[in-house]
Amino acid sequence: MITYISTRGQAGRRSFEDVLLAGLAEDGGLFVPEIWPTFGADELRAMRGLDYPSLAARLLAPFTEGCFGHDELLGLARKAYASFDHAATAPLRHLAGDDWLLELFHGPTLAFKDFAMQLLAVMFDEVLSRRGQQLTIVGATSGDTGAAAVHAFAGKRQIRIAMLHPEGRISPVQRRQMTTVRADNVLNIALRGTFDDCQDLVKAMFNDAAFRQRMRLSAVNSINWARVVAQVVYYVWAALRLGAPDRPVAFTVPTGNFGNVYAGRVAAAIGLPVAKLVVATNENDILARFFQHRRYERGTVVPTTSPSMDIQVASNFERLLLELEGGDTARTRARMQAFAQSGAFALETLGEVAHLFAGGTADQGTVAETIAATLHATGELVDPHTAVALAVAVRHRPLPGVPMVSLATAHPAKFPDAVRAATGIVPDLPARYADLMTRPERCVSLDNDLHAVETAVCQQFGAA
Ligand SMILES: Cc1ncc(COP(=O)(O)O)c(C=O)c1O
Ligand SMILES: N[C@@H](CCOP(=O)(O)O)C(=O)O
Repeated sequence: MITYISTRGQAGRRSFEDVLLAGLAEDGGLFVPEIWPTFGADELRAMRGLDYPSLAARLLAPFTEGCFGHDELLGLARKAYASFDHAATAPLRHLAGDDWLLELFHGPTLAFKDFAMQLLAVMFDEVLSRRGQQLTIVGATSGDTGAAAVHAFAGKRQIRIAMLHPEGRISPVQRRQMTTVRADNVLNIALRGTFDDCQDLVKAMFNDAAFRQRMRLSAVNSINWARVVAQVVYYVWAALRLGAPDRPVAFTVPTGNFGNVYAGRVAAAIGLPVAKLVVATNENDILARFFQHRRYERGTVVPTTSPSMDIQVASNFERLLLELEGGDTARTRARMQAFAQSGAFALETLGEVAHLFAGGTADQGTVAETIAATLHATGELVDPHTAVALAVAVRHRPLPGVPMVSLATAHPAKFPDAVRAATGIVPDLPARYADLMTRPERCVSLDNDLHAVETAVCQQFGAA
């Protein structure tokens, strides 16, 4: 059975069930599996005909062993993906030549986050029912994680959820997808700060041992391993359709918190032939700079037309850092502690993953041009995050014949202002959101202050 350790090495060996419920490790690190399960070429070939939930169950089985049996997992995956409004769940569109688009926005809240969040919600339900427990999810969002989480957990008896977003820095559609949900187990907090401030506060709540215990905290950001592993599935899904394992496939991933592209790294680690993972950022380019120059250096957050990626400190980078440090948790811990003080470090080499990753940036002007050019050339109306990926992908095409899949992470209707400015078209929201902009909102506005946030969470929910 696969066991999990913390990137900082001080949380012991843990089961999937522990990791699912804990979210962040008690030593402040992130959980990772001690070993990678691997799928051979024959096993991957045999997965080609599976539908999306069956593929998810096959791939997740070794990671979740001891918590869910295969049939149980399949049942949960069927339930999770039943609410997606495209028969293919994650349709793959051909753009031109070797260029493809993987549409990940057909879930209930129109962004790729629904893939993991819908599955997490049914997993939490199952495990908490078995244990007869309640818990409190605290999360940080630059728009899409929060919408997906609030939708997935609203009204659940055993879960309360407090979601922090940076006030005025997410799109009105994203905000309203959270704040118009009427459920007593949901608390929306608009924080006077950036997404990085929200994420720091979430980690600070976890590091406050008394609060963590009293509220029984859990996480659904991609600091939770279950989020990452659920996102591995669509990489395999897309690659199998393009000839894997008999042909390598490259991916360009619009990146902020490094969860999505790190799931691509996991897909490669478990046996998928991945030719390249291109890390595409907007002007908040700490990750692109790292893969270009091996220097990780925090900058100031700049607001852009792709607000969900307005992030400087990417939490999942710590998982890759452990690999780059040769699996040495003490060095990883020291590196992260030093980074918290100095805001920068440099590595001599990227070792074995050097050939896998590349990084690139697209600024807002390029994003607008790409949205317009993509519409003109292919008829596809893409959102600004997807456009970041498409703009960067053209600079990193691998060898001819190797498909390049750009991940379409959100529906264009979530960002109507940027799409209209680029094309003159206002994309329609699906009918279920027809009255979204007139529904009443529920949200509290708070300073960037741990005590204020913890007090608001306690007042709303009481102890768990
Ligand atoms: C639409 C969209 N694209 C891309 C990203 C970046 O993904 P990640 O944070 O996993 O790097 C996000 C936020 O996470 C997002 O909401
Ligand atoms: N862009 C994200 C930021 C949080 O990312 P996560 O994958 O760690 O949950 C968002 O939309 O909230």
